[in-house]
Amino acid sequence: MNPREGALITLYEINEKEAFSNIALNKELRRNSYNQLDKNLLTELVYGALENQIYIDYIIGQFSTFAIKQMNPYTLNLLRLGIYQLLFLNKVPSFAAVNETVNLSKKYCKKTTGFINGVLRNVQRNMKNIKLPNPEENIVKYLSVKYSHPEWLVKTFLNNFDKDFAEELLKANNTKPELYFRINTLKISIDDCIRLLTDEGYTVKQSSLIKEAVVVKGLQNIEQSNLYKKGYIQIQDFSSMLVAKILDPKEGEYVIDVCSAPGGKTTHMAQIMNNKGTIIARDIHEHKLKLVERNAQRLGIKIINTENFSGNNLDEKLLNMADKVLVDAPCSGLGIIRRKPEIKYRKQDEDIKSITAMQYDILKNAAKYVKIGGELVYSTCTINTRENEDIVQKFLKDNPNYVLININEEYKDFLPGEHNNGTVQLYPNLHNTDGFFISKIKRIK
Ligand SMILES: C[S@@+](CC[C@H](N)C(=O)[O-])C[C@H]1O[C@@H](n2cnc3c(N)ncnc32)[C@H](O)[C@@H]1O
Repeated sequence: MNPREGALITLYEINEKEAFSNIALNKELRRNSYNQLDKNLLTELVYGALENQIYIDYIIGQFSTFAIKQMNPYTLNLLRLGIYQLLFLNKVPSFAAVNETVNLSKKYCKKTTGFINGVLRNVQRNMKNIKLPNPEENIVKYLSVKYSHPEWLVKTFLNNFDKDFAEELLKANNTKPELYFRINTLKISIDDCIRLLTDEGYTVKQSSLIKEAVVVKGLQNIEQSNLYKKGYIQIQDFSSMLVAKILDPKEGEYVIDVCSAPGGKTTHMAQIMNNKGTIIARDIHEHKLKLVERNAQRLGIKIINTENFSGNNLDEKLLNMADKVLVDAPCSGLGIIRRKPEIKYRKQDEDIKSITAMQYDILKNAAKYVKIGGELVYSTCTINTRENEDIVQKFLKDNPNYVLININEEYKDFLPGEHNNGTVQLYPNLHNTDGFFISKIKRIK
Protein backbone atom coordinates (compact mmCIF):
# COMPACT_ATOMS: atom_id res chain seq x y z
CA MET A 1 0.00 0.00 0.00
CA ASN A 2 1.12 3.54 -0.74
CA PRO A 3 2.20 5.22 2.56
CA ARG A 4 0.32 8.42 1.67
CA GLU A 5 -2.88 6.43 1.35
CA GLY A 6 -2.11 4.75 4.69
CA ALA A 7 -1.63 8.21 6.20
CA LEU A 8 -4.99 9.36 4.80
CA ILE A 9 -6.79 6.33 6.23
CA THR A 10 -5.09 6.83 9.62
CA LEU A 11 -5.82 10.55 9.73
CA TYR A 12 -9.44 9.85 8.82
CA GLU A 13 -9.70 7.39 11.74
CA ILE A 14 -8.22 9.94 14.15
CA ASN A 15 -10.09 13.04 12.99
CA GLU A 16 -13.43 11.55 12.02
CA LYS A 17 -13.76 8.54 14.33
CA GLU A 18 -11.91 9.88 17.37
CA ALA A 19 -9.33 7.06 17.31
CA PHE A 20 -6.15 7.61 19.34
CA SER A 21 -3.22 8.42 17.06
CA ASN A 22 -0.91 5.69 18.38
CA ILE A 23 -3.59 3.01 18.13
CA ALA A 24 -4.81 4.06 14.65
CA LEU A 25 -1.24 4.25 13.37
CA ASN A 26 -0.24 0.85 14.76
CA LYS A 27 -3.41 -0.67 13.29
CA GLU A 28 -2.56 0.69 9.84
CA LEU A 29 1.10 -0.37 10.07
CA ARG A 30 0.03 -3.90 11.01
CA ARG A 31 -2.78 -4.09 8.45
CA ASN A 32 -0.46 -3.62 5.47
CA SER A 33 3.07 -4.74 4.77
CA TYR A 34 5.02 -1.51 4.48
CA ASN A 35 8.82 -1.47 4.19
CA GLN A 36 10.72 0.54 6.82
CA LEU A 37 11.05 3.67 4.66
CA ASP A 38 7.32 3.67 3.96
CA LYS A 39 6.56 3.13 7.66
CA ASN A 40 8.72 6.15 8.49
CA LEU A 41 7.02 8.35 5.88
CA LEU A 42 3.53 7.26 6.94
CA THR A 43 4.32 7.99 10.61
CA GLU A 44 5.85 11.37 9.77
CA LEU A 45 2.84 12.35 7.63
CA VAL A 46 0.27 11.42 10.27
CA TYR A 47 2.01 13.06 13.23
CA GLY A 48 3.19 16.06 11.19
CA ALA A 49 -0.24 16.84 9.75
CA LEU A 50 -1.88 16.32 13.15
CA GLU A 51 0.60 18.41 15.15
CA ASN A 52 0.25 21.31 12.73
CA GLN A 53 -3.46 21.00 12.03
CA ILE A 54 -4.61 24.46 13.16
CA TYR A 55 -1.78 26.11 11.21
CA ILE A 56 -2.55 24.04 8.10
CA ASP A 57 -6.30 24.73 8.37
CA TYR A 58 -5.51 28.44 8.68
CA ILE A 59 -3.61 28.19 5.37
CA ILE A 60 -6.44 26.23 3.75
CA GLY A 61 -8.75 29.05 4.87
CA GLN A 62 -6.57 31.55 2.99
CA PHE A 63 -6.42 29.63 -0.28
CA SER A 64 -9.80 27.93 -0.50
CA THR A 65 -13.08 29.31 -1.72
CA PHE A 66 -14.96 26.79 0.45
CA ALA A 67 -15.14 26.93 4.23
CA ILE A 68 -13.48 23.99 5.96
CA LYS A 69 -16.81 23.03 7.55
CA GLN A 70 -18.29 22.48 4.08
CA MET A 71 -15.57 20.06 2.96
CA ASN A 72 -15.98 16.33 3.04
CA PRO A 73 -13.52 14.64 5.42
CA TYR A 74 -11.41 13.00 2.70
CA THR A 75 -10.98 16.29 0.85
CA LEU A 76 -9.99 18.09 4.04
CA ASN A 77 -7.58 15.40 5.27
CA LEU A 78 -5.98 15.11 1.83
CA LEU A 79 -5.44 18.87 1.74
CA ARG A 80 -3.86 18.69 5.19
CA LEU A 81 -1.48 15.94 4.10
CA GLY A 82 -0.62 17.72 0.85
CA ILE A 83 0.06 21.05 2.56
CA TYR A 84 2.10 19.38 5.29
CA GLN A 85 4.36 17.88 2.60
CA LEU A 86 4.64 21.19 0.75
CA LEU A 87 5.51 23.27 3.81
CA PHE A 88 7.33 20.93 6.17
CA LEU A 89 8.87 18.03 4.23
CA ASN A 90 11.91 19.24 2.31
CA LYS A 91 12.70 15.71 1.19
CA VAL A 92 9.43 15.54 -0.81
CA PRO A 93 9.62 17.60 -4.04
CA SER A 94 6.66 19.99 -4.39
CA PHE A 95 5.41 18.40 -7.63
CA ALA A 96 5.30 15.00 -5.90
CA ALA A 97 3.41 16.42 -2.92
CA VAL A 98 0.76 17.86 -5.27
CA ASN A 99 0.56 14.99 -7.79
CA GLU A 100 0.44 12.20 -5.21
CA THR A 101 -2.33 13.99 -3.30
CA VAL A 102 -4.33 14.64 -6.46
CA ASN A 103 -3.97 10.99 -7.50
CA LEU A 104 -5.32 9.84 -4.14
CA SER A 105 -8.25 12.21 -4.42
CA LYS A 106 -9.33 10.39 -7.61
CA LYS A 107 -9.91 7.31 -5.45
CA TYR A 108 -11.38 8.91 -2.30
CA CYS A 109 -13.18 12.10 -3.39
CA LYS A 110 -13.35 12.22 -7.18
CA LYS A 111 -15.63 15.24 -7.28
CA THR A 112 -13.12 17.50 -5.52
CA THR A 113 -9.98 16.49 -7.44
CA GLY A 114 -9.90 19.79 -9.36
CA PHE A 115 -10.47 21.79 -6.18
CA ILE A 116 -7.65 19.97 -4.33
CA ASN A 117 -5.32 20.48 -7.27
CA GLY A 118 -6.18 24.20 -7.34
CA VAL A 119 -5.66 24.80 -3.61
CA LEU A 120 -2.37 22.88 -3.50
CA ARG A 121 -0.95 24.67 -6.55
CA ASN A 122 -1.99 27.98 -5.04
CA VAL A 123 -0.21 27.13 -1.78
CA GLN A 124 2.83 25.92 -3.74
CA ARG A 125 3.06 29.25 -5.62
CA ASN A 126 2.57 31.42 -2.53
CA MET A 127 4.43 29.42 0.12
CA LYS A 128 6.88 32.23 0.89
CA ASN A 129 4.16 34.83 1.45
CA ILE A 130 2.06 33.09 4.08
CA LYS A 131 1.37 35.52 6.94
CA LEU A 132 0.49 34.58 10.51
CA PRO A 133 -2.05 36.63 12.51
CA ASN A 134 -0.48 39.80 13.92
CA PRO A 135 0.85 39.12 17.47
CA GLU A 136 0.49 42.80 18.40
CA GLU A 137 -3.22 42.66 17.63
CA ASN A 138 -3.99 39.26 19.10
CA ILE A 139 -1.28 37.26 20.83
CA VAL A 140 -3.63 34.35 21.63
CA LYS A 141 -4.63 33.91 17.99
CA TYR A 142 -1.03 34.29 16.82
CA LEU A 143 0.28 31.60 19.19
CA SER A 144 -2.73 29.40 18.51
CA VAL A 145 -2.09 29.37 14.75
CA LYS A 146 1.70 29.32 14.91
CA TYR A 147 1.86 26.32 17.26
CA SER A 148 -1.50 24.71 16.43
CA HIS A 149 -3.02 24.78 19.91
CA PRO A 150 -6.67 25.80 20.44
CA GLU A 151 -7.13 29.30 21.83
CA TRP A 152 -8.51 28.13 25.21
CA LEU A 153 -5.34 26.13 25.78
CA VAL A 154 -3.07 29.02 24.79
CA LYS A 155 -5.01 31.18 27.26
CA THR A 156 -4.61 28.54 30.00
CA PHE A 157 -0.83 28.47 29.48
CA LEU A 158 -0.66 32.28 29.31
CA ASN A 159 -2.59 32.46 32.60
CA ASN A 160 -0.23 30.00 34.27
CA PHE A 161 3.12 31.16 32.86
CA ASP A 162 4.84 34.22 31.43
CA LYS A 163 4.64 34.63 27.66
CA ASP A 164 8.13 33.32 26.86
CA PHE A 165 7.63 30.17 28.95
CA ALA A 166 4.17 29.57 27.46
CA GLU A 167 5.61 29.90 23.94
CA GLU A 168 8.48 27.51 24.72
CA LEU A 169 5.95 25.00 26.03
CA LEU A 170 3.72 25.31 22.94
CA LYS A 171 6.77 24.83 20.74
CA ALA A 172 8.03 21.80 22.71
CA ASN A 173 4.60 20.19 22.41
CA ASN A 174 5.23 19.89 18.65
CA THR A 175 8.58 18.13 19.01
CA LYS A 176 9.33 14.42 19.05
CA PRO A 177 9.80 12.91 22.51
CA GLU A 178 12.76 10.66 23.29
CA LEU A 179 11.68 7.07 23.63
CA TYR A 180 12.54 5.71 27.07
CA PHE A 181 12.56 2.08 28.20
CA ARG A 182 12.64 0.65 31.65
CA ILE A 183 14.96 -2.31 32.06
CA ASN A 184 13.12 -5.01 33.97
CA THR A 185 15.61 -6.02 36.63
CA LEU A 186 13.37 -8.93 37.66
CA LYS A 187 14.54 -10.66 34.45
CA ILE A 188 17.91 -9.16 33.48
CA SER A 189 20.56 -6.96 35.07
CA ILE A 190 20.88 -3.39 33.82
CA ASP A 191 24.45 -4.01 32.63
CA ASP A 192 23.54 -7.21 30.75
CA CYS A 193 20.59 -5.53 29.03
CA ILE A 194 22.68 -2.52 27.97
CA ARG A 195 25.38 -4.92 26.70
CA LEU A 196 22.78 -6.86 24.66
CA LEU A 197 21.56 -3.65 23.10
CA THR A 198 25.02 -2.25 22.31
CA ASP A 199 26.13 -5.63 20.87
CA GLU A 200 23.19 -5.35 18.47
CA GLY A 201 24.51 -1.95 17.36
CA TYR A 202 22.16 0.38 19.23
CA THR A 203 23.28 3.52 21.01
CA VAL A 204 22.07 3.39 24.60
CA LYS A 205 21.84 6.41 26.89
CA GLN A 206 21.30 5.52 30.55
CA SER A 207 19.65 8.10 32.82
CA SER A 208 21.95 9.30 35.59
CA LEU A 209 18.91 9.76 37.87
CA ILE A 210 17.00 6.50 37.40
CA LYS A 211 19.41 3.67 36.58
CA GLU A 212 16.82 1.40 34.96
CA ALA A 213 15.73 4.19 32.57
CA VAL A 214 17.41 4.15 29.15
CA VAL A 215 16.94 5.82 25.80
CA VAL A 216 17.77 3.49 22.91
CA LYS A 217 18.34 5.23 19.60
CA GLY A 218 17.13 3.45 16.48
CA LEU A 219 15.19 0.57 18.07
CA GLN A 220 12.09 0.11 15.93
CA ASN A 221 9.04 -2.15 16.06
CA ILE A 222 9.80 -2.56 19.74
CA GLU A 223 6.90 -4.84 20.57
CA GLN A 224 8.18 -7.31 17.96
CA SER A 225 11.71 -7.30 19.39
CA ASN A 226 13.07 -10.26 21.37
CA LEU A 227 14.03 -7.96 24.22
CA TYR A 228 10.41 -6.91 24.59
CA LYS A 229 8.91 -10.36 24.10
CA LYS A 230 11.26 -11.85 26.71
CA GLY A 231 10.14 -9.18 29.19
CA TYR A 232 13.53 -7.50 29.51
CA ILE A 233 12.12 -4.04 28.74
CA GLN A 234 8.98 -1.97 29.23
CA ILE A 235 8.28 1.21 27.25
CA GLN A 236 7.80 4.00 29.79
CA ASP A 237 8.73 7.66 29.89
CA PHE A 238 11.22 8.90 32.47
CA SER A 239 8.55 11.06 34.12
CA SER A 240 6.30 8.06 34.59
CA MET A 241 9.16 6.04 36.14
CA LEU A 242 9.68 8.86 38.61
CA VAL A 243 6.24 8.17 40.11
CA ALA A 244 7.00 4.67 41.43
CA LYS A 245 10.45 5.83 42.55
CA ILE A 246 8.83 8.55 44.64
CA LEU A 247 6.11 6.32 46.07
CA ASP A 248 9.02 4.06 47.02
CA PRO A 249 7.21 0.78 47.86
CA LYS A 250 9.23 -1.79 49.80
CA GLU A 251 9.48 -5.58 49.59
CA GLY A 252 6.54 -7.23 51.37
CA GLU A 253 4.33 -4.14 51.47
CA TYR A 254 0.62 -3.96 50.67
CA VAL A 255 0.11 -1.52 47.80
CA ILE A 256 -3.06 -0.32 46.09
CA ASP A 257 -2.97 1.28 42.63
CA VAL A 258 -6.46 2.68 42.07
CA CYS A 259 -6.03 3.68 38.38
CA SER A 260 -3.51 1.15 37.12
CA ALA A 261 -4.07 0.37 33.44
CA PRO A 262 -2.15 -0.34 31.25
CA GLY A 263 0.22 -1.08 34.08
CA GLY A 264 3.37 0.97 33.52
CA LYS A 265 3.67 2.16 37.10
CA THR A 266 2.16 -0.92 38.72
CA THR A 267 4.72 -3.19 37.05
CA HIS A 268 7.50 -0.75 37.97
CA MET A 269 6.37 -0.87 41.61
CA ALA A 270 6.46 -4.70 41.49
CA GLN A 271 10.00 -4.46 40.13
CA ILE A 272 11.06 -2.10 42.94
CA MET A 273 9.41 -4.48 45.46
CA ASN A 274 11.47 -7.31 43.97
CA ASN A 275 8.27 -9.23 43.24
CA LYS A 276 7.52 -9.59 46.98
CA GLY A 277 4.38 -8.26 48.67
CA THR A 278 0.95 -7.50 47.22
CA ILE A 279 -0.28 -4.99 44.66
CA ILE A 280 -4.00 -4.50 44.08
CA ALA A 281 -4.23 -2.99 40.59
CA ARG A 282 -7.61 -1.46 39.78
CA ASP A 283 -9.22 0.26 36.82
CA ILE A 284 -12.72 0.70 35.42
CA HIS A 285 -12.01 -0.84 32.01
CA GLU A 286 -11.90 -4.62 31.82
CA HIS A 287 -10.01 -4.62 28.49
CA LYS A 288 -7.36 -2.34 29.99
CA LEU A 289 -6.97 -4.57 33.02
CA LYS A 290 -6.16 -7.39 30.58
CA LEU A 291 -3.23 -5.23 29.41
CA VAL A 292 -2.01 -4.96 33.01
CA GLU A 293 -2.21 -8.76 33.33
CA ARG A 294 -0.43 -9.32 30.00
CA ASN A 295 2.34 -6.90 30.92
CA ALA A 296 2.75 -8.47 34.35
CA GLN A 297 3.00 -11.93 32.83
CA ARG A 298 5.54 -10.86 30.19
CA LEU A 299 7.64 -9.13 32.85
CA GLY A 300 7.56 -12.16 35.17
CA ILE A 301 5.55 -10.45 37.92
CA LYS A 302 3.49 -12.53 40.33
CA ILE A 303 2.31 -10.06 42.98
CA ILE A 304 -0.25 -8.03 40.98
CA ASN A 305 -3.95 -8.77 41.47
CA THR A 306 -6.18 -6.87 39.05
CA GLU A 307 -9.68 -5.75 40.06
CA ASN A 308 -12.36 -3.91 38.15
CA PHE A 309 -13.39 -1.20 40.60
CA SER A 310 -14.13 2.48 40.22
CA GLY A 311 -12.10 4.87 42.32
CA ASN A 312 -15.23 6.99 42.64
CA ASN A 313 -16.63 4.36 44.99
CA LEU A 314 -15.30 3.64 48.45
CA ASP A 315 -14.32 0.03 49.17
CA GLU A 316 -14.93 -0.54 52.89
CA LYS A 317 -12.82 -3.74 52.82
CA LEU A 318 -9.66 -1.81 52.11
CA LEU A 319 -9.96 0.91 54.77
CA ASN A 320 -6.61 1.48 56.57
CA MET A 321 -5.05 -1.50 54.77
CA ALA A 322 -2.31 -0.08 52.57
CA ASP A 323 1.30 0.80 53.21
CA LYS A 324 1.32 2.70 49.92
CA VAL A 325 -1.41 3.93 47.56
CA LEU A 326 -0.98 5.25 44.04
CA VAL A 327 -3.53 7.62 42.50
CA ASP A 328 -2.31 8.12 38.94
CA ALA A 329 -5.48 9.96 38.09
CA PRO A 330 -7.31 10.20 34.77
CA CYS A 331 -6.62 13.75 33.54
CA SER A 332 -6.74 16.13 30.59
CA GLY A 333 -3.40 14.75 29.35
CA LEU A 334 -1.95 18.16 28.48
CA GLY A 335 1.51 16.84 29.37
CA ILE A 336 1.53 14.17 26.64
CA ILE A 337 0.55 16.26 23.62
CA ARG A 338 3.91 15.34 22.03
CA ARG A 339 2.81 11.69 21.98
CA LYS A 340 -0.89 12.22 21.25
CA PRO A 341 -1.36 15.52 19.39
CA GLU A 342 -5.10 14.84 19.03
CA ILE A 343 -5.48 15.65 22.76
CA LYS A 344 -5.13 19.35 21.82
CA TYR A 345 -8.22 19.24 19.66
CA ARG A 346 -10.43 16.95 21.75
CA LYS A 347 -10.37 18.61 25.15
CA GLN A 348 -12.40 21.72 25.89
CA ASP A 349 -12.02 24.08 28.79
CA GLU A 350 -15.45 22.92 30.07
CA ASP A 351 -14.16 19.31 30.35
CA ILE A 352 -11.68 20.32 33.03
CA LYS A 353 -14.39 20.97 35.62
CA SER A 354 -15.83 17.45 35.48
CA ILE A 355 -12.33 15.95 35.39
CA THR A 356 -11.28 17.78 38.57
CA ALA A 357 -14.43 16.65 40.40
CA MET A 358 -13.61 13.02 39.52
CA GLN A 359 -9.94 13.42 40.47
CA TYR A 360 -10.88 14.82 43.87
CA ASP A 361 -13.32 11.97 44.54
CA ILE A 362 -10.80 9.31 43.58
CA LEU A 363 -8.11 10.90 45.78
CA LYS A 364 -10.48 11.30 48.75
CA ASN A 365 -11.53 7.62 48.62
CA ALA A 366 -8.04 6.28 47.97
CA ALA A 367 -6.59 8.19 50.93
CA LYS A 368 -8.87 6.21 53.24
CA TYR A 369 -7.06 2.98 52.25
CA VAL A 370 -3.75 4.32 53.59
CA LYS A 371 -2.86 3.05 57.08
CA ILE A 372 -1.56 5.51 59.69
CA GLY A 373 2.08 6.17 58.78
CA GLY A 374 1.44 5.00 55.22
CA GLU A 375 1.90 7.14 52.11
CA LEU A 376 0.10 8.05 48.92
CA VAL A 377 1.23 9.53 45.62
CA TYR A 378 -1.16 11.64 43.56
CA SER A 379 0.12 12.11 40.00
CA THR A 380 -1.19 13.23 36.60
CA CYS A 381 0.24 13.55 33.09
CA THR A 382 -1.01 17.08 32.77
CA ILE A 383 0.15 20.68 33.12
CA ASN A 384 -2.77 22.41 34.72
CA THR A 385 -2.84 23.81 38.25
CA ARG A 386 -6.55 23.07 38.60
CA GLU A 387 -5.96 19.30 38.20
CA ASN A 388 -2.72 19.28 40.17
CA GLU A 389 -1.75 21.68 42.96
CA ASP A 390 -5.36 22.81 43.53
CA ILE A 391 -6.61 19.24 44.07
CA VAL A 392 -3.82 18.46 46.51
CA GLN A 393 -4.25 21.72 48.43
CA LYS A 394 -8.00 21.20 48.73
CA PHE A 395 -7.47 17.63 49.94
CA LEU A 396 -4.94 18.69 52.59
CA LYS A 397 -7.22 21.49 53.79
CA ASP A 398 -10.22 19.14 54.12
CA ASN A 399 -8.21 16.28 55.66
CA PRO A 400 -5.94 17.35 58.53
CA ASN A 401 -4.83 13.75 59.18
CA TYR A 402 -2.63 13.94 56.10
CA VAL A 403 0.46 16.05 55.36
CA LEU A 404 2.42 16.84 52.22
CA ILE A 405 5.88 15.29 51.99
CA ASN A 406 8.40 17.59 50.38
CA ILE A 407 9.54 15.53 47.39
CA ASN A 408 12.20 18.04 46.49
CA GLU A 409 14.03 17.43 49.75
CA GLU A 410 13.49 13.68 49.99
CA TYR A 411 13.94 12.62 46.40
CA LYS A 412 16.27 15.25 44.98
CA ASP A 413 18.63 12.51 43.74
CA PHE A 414 15.96 11.45 41.23
CA LEU A 415 14.64 14.82 40.15
CA PRO A 416 15.67 16.58 36.98
CA GLY A 417 15.97 20.37 37.28
CA GLU A 418 14.79 22.72 39.99
CA HIS A 419 11.37 22.59 41.64
CA ASN A 420 10.11 25.28 43.94
CA ASN A 421 7.63 23.72 46.32
CA GLY A 422 7.00 20.31 47.84
CA THR A 423 5.47 18.90 44.67
CA VAL A 424 6.99 18.31 41.25
CA GLN A 425 5.85 19.55 37.86
CA LEU A 426 7.83 18.39 34.86
CA TYR A 427 7.61 20.19 31.50
CA PRO A 428 8.58 19.00 28.02
CA ASN A 429 10.32 22.33 27.34
CA LEU A 430 12.32 22.35 30.60
CA HIS A 431 12.98 18.71 31.38
CA ASN A 432 12.55 17.04 27.99
CA THR A 433 10.08 14.60 29.54
CA ASP A 434 6.30 14.33 29.41
CA GLY A 435 4.54 17.05 31.40
CA PHE A 436 3.92 15.31 34.72
CA PHE A 437 2.75 16.32 38.17
CA ILE A 438 3.77 14.30 41.24
CA SER A 439 2.89 14.88 44.88
CA LYS A 440 3.35 12.71 47.97
CA ILE A 441 1.07 12.69 50.99
CA LYS A 442 1.55 10.91 54.35
CA ARG A 443 -1.20 9.85 56.72
CA ILE A 444 -0.15 10.92 60.19
CA LYS A 445 -3.29 10.10 62.25
C1 LIG B 1 -3.36 7.95 33.72
S1 LIG B 1 -4.13 6.46 33.37
C2 LIG B 1 -3.26 5.35 34.40
C3 LIG B 1 -1.93 4.92 33.83
C4 LIG B 1 -1.29 3.82 34.65
N1 LIG B 1 -1.14 4.20 36.04
C5 LIG B 1 0.05 3.42 34.10
O1 LIG B 1 1.09 3.85 34.61
O2 LIG B 1 0.08 2.66 33.13
C6 LIG B 1 -5.63 6.60 34.22
C7 LIG B 1 -6.44 5.33 34.26
O3 LIG B 1 -7.57 5.58 35.08
C8 LIG B 1 -8.63 4.79 34.61
N2 LIG B 1 -9.86 5.36 35.19
C9 LIG B 1 -10.68 6.31 34.71
N3 LIG B 1 -11.67 6.56 35.58
C10 LIG B 1 -11.48 5.75 36.64
C11 LIG B 1 -12.16 5.53 37.86
N4 LIG B 1 -13.25 6.19 38.14
N5 LIG B 1 -11.66 4.60 38.70
C12 LIG B 1 -10.56 3.90 38.41
N6 LIG B 1 -9.86 4.07 37.27
C13 LIG B 1 -10.30 4.98 36.40
C14 LIG B 1 -8.50 4.87 33.11
O4 LIG B 1 -9.13 3.76 32.51
C15 LIG B 1 -6.99 4.86 32.93
O5 LIG B 1 -6.54 3.57 32.67
